[in-house]
Amino acid sequence: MYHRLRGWLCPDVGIDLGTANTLVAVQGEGVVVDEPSVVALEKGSRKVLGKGTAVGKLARQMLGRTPDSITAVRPMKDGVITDFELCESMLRYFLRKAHRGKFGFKPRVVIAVPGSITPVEKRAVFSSAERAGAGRVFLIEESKAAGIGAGLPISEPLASMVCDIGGGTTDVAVFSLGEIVSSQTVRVAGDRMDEAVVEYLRQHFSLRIGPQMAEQVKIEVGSAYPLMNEMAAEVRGLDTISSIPRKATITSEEVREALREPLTAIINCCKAVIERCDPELVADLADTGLVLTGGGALLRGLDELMREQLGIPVQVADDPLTTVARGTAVCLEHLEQWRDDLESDAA
Ligand SMILES: Nc1ncnc2c1ncn2[C@@H]1O[C@H](COP(=O)(O)OP(=O)(O)OP(=O)(O)O)[C@@H](O)[C@H]1O
Repeated sequence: MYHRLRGWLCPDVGIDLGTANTLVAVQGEGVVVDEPSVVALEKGSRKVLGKGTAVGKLARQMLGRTPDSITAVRPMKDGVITDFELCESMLRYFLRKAHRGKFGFKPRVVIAVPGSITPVEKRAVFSSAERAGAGRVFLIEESKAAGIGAGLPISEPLASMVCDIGGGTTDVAVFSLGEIVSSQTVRVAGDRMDEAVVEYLRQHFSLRIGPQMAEQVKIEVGSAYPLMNEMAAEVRGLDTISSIPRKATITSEEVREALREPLTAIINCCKAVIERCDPELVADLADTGLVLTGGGALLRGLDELMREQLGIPVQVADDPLTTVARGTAVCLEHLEQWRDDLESDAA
């Protein structure tokens, strides 16, 4: 009765605090906020524009295109907070947008974080969330939230595996009986793929492009495996020799070549996680396979490349960009039973 009343007065909140995107799920309502992790500031003052509302979609449009008086920044890098104060402003805005806590109650919040974060980085997450208006804060590993969100049978006596490729980190884990039995996080994911495209164009086309353009090219024509119909995209940037703006055409084969290094790092991470499993669990994985989540899972042909390289079935989760947030939402439904297994700020 108490829990039901509490849920009505002040629903619990789940957050996928991502390098590229932040998603907020509310108990009983699902994902209600899905916005880029970007904040726009008045240069010099560190004041968030629009009385604290130039956050998310609005701020992202300003990234790389701001006049001198405005700057748009991402407060997270490689899955961790790099600008504590801005992360707090961003979380405050998203929490207010998502939450309808009544009578001044502060919601309990479950936040998904990469498996590799240090105790100091965890402390930064706890403090940012609390200062932004959260009540009790619990942390869940991103890979576990991804496994739950993808509907994997993680509590069964059977191995299941997830590879969550976000903007800053790739989290890989194998689960059995509700526990993570083998896992690894690498700070190689979507952002590193964008950097690889920037570097390829600089080296092979003498063209300097920004990370937004690189991401656009990756999404438009990027692939991990040969395509039935190869594609091409137009890129615009600055000629590094003549210093004048210029256009060029890059093919999907060339983008694939550019992405080879970060993709190899991600596949090696999966191999290392499988190698550390007991033979019985490896035998299970040959049947159950691997589920890809996170925005990186949308790269064309990544499932085919991984199937070929890992020798196990590989599947892309439904709506991979929201899997972790949906996992935190499931967690909220079981918070009373699971709270002792989650790391909390009162520990
Ligand atoms: N169609 C697509 N093809 C390839 N990559 C994509 C596609 N759509 C989105 N992405 C990439 O997915 C990444 C964002 O994914 P996601 O929102 O899961 O990350 P995040 O949760 O913010 O990051 P992290 O978990 O590392 O903190 C970005 O790098 C984006 O470029």
